[in-house]
Amino acid sequence: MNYAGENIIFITLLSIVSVTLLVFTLKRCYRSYKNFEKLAKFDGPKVSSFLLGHWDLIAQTPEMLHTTLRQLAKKYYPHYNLRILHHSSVNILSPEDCEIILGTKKHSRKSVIYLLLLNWLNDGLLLSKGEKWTQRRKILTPAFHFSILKNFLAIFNEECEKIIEVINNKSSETMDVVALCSEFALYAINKSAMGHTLDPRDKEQLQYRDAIYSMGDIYIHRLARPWLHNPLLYFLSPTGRQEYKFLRILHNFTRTIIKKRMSTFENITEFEKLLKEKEVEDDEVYLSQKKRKLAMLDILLQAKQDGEQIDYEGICEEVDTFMFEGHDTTAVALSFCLMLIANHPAIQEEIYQEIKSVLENRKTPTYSDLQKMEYLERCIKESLRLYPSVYFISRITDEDAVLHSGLMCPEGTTINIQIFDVHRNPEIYPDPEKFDPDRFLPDNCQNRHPFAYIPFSAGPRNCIGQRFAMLEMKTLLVGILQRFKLIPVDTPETIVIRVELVIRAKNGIKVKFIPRN
Ligand code: HEM
Repeated sequence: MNYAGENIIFITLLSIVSVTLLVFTLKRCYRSYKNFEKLAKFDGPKVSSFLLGHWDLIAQTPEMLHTTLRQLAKKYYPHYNLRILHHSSVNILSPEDCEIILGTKKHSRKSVIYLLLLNWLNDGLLLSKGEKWTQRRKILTPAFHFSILKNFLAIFNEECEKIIEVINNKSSETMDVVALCSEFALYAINKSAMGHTLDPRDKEQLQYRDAIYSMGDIYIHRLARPWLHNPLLYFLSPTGRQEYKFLRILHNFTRTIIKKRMSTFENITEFEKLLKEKEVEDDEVYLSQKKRKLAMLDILLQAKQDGEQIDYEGICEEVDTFMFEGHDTTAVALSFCLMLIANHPAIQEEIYQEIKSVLENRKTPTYSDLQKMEYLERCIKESLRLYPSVYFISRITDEDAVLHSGLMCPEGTTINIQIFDVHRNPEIYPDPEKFDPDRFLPDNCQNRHPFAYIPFSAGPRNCIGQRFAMLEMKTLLVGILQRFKLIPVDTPETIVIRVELVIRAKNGIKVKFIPRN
């Protein structure tokens, strides 16, 4: 065939692809505009132009976007609609509406917003749906049973000691707690859930953490640009190519962990097998450093071996999901909590007294010690109310859903649940900006709507790692607070919040640590 013939074939193919793409896009736009028409009865800000919708509101810096979202929540409670080009959504703010959407399996499908994470997390537990999600959740749930968590406490205590050493070496200096907490959480999830000990000399883990931050920026950039939601256009864009670079870092890191664990998995001990089957009552046994720890990754490897419909790729997507969900969320929550405690000396003293009275002269808490620290738990809960790491989540209605106001979201509507604003509702939390752990005294929350507090989401697709996270957070806080007095450097007023995959403080969170005698 000559060049002219080849060119004709190429041009014909290109035209067919372009026309198909155009028809597909126009059809989607038409469907979305129809959907938006149906949502017109929902209140919301005025669109700046018919074509762009509220694009100008969303395409801002992550700091400004945070401020805008909070203003919209105040102005349009209990819900408002937003449209970016052809893509519209209803944003809900009241516990009643959260219950309608989250309290049922009917609307458990994740929205298009999550597809932006697909290249990274693939079809892991966070993104998967239907039968696959049900089956994976069933396989993974035992990995978070309290008898397994007890087993992890020794690891959390070990990792906590390393952080104490870092602080000791720099005590009385101002430190960025975000870096500290991120290191703690990454080591803890690796050693516990993955059964893998990170080598502090490996620079891959730093690259991994940096790549997660970069993915946060990329996510917000792409979110505000619906044309980049198209995988092909995204792949061809500079941001898409940048993401590809970060994905290689993220995936190489987790693949190395999986391969290392696979090579030793055959050597799983009888003790570990026993732990899988049997709840062990004595929590001191878990404090023994000689015992090997049961890893969540082992459960996946075992499921693969048992032919439970999980293959190597399936394991990779779960490890990517758990490494991200199980490290960054907790690190963020811990950092904000340390800042709040530093800024409230009376509350800090009360936590210190509780730790002293439970531990007496011991330094290392057992599982049951941590269960007794109710005041500390209330402080963590209140901190997660004010700074929920996962500040919003999103769903698609699987059928028409009537909200508390009587307005209807037709099947296929994207619903954004603005957790940050649900938690700052002054009707439910008077003086909502105030850090007041007593809001979580049993008497004070018994009449509260169950969906008024949802840092771990709620309903069938709630956070599988919430007890893991609470245990991990308590361990680090006990370790730090019994040895250091926290002095505030940053305050809730000085930090600048930005929204990414999780909320972050733009310039980190600084705290000073003074050793206690
Ligand atoms: C303070 C720490 C944490 C917070 C605030 C948090 C919050 C959340 C929230 C809000 C969701 C729902 C997401 C959605 O519906 O889109 C979620 C889901 C999830 N979380 Fe967490 N999380 C935390 C810690 C953890 C930890 C430690 C792990 C694992 C070790 C974990 C693993 C997961 C997974 C796998 C899901 C998806 C569950 C599913 O869809 O079945 N999270 N988390």
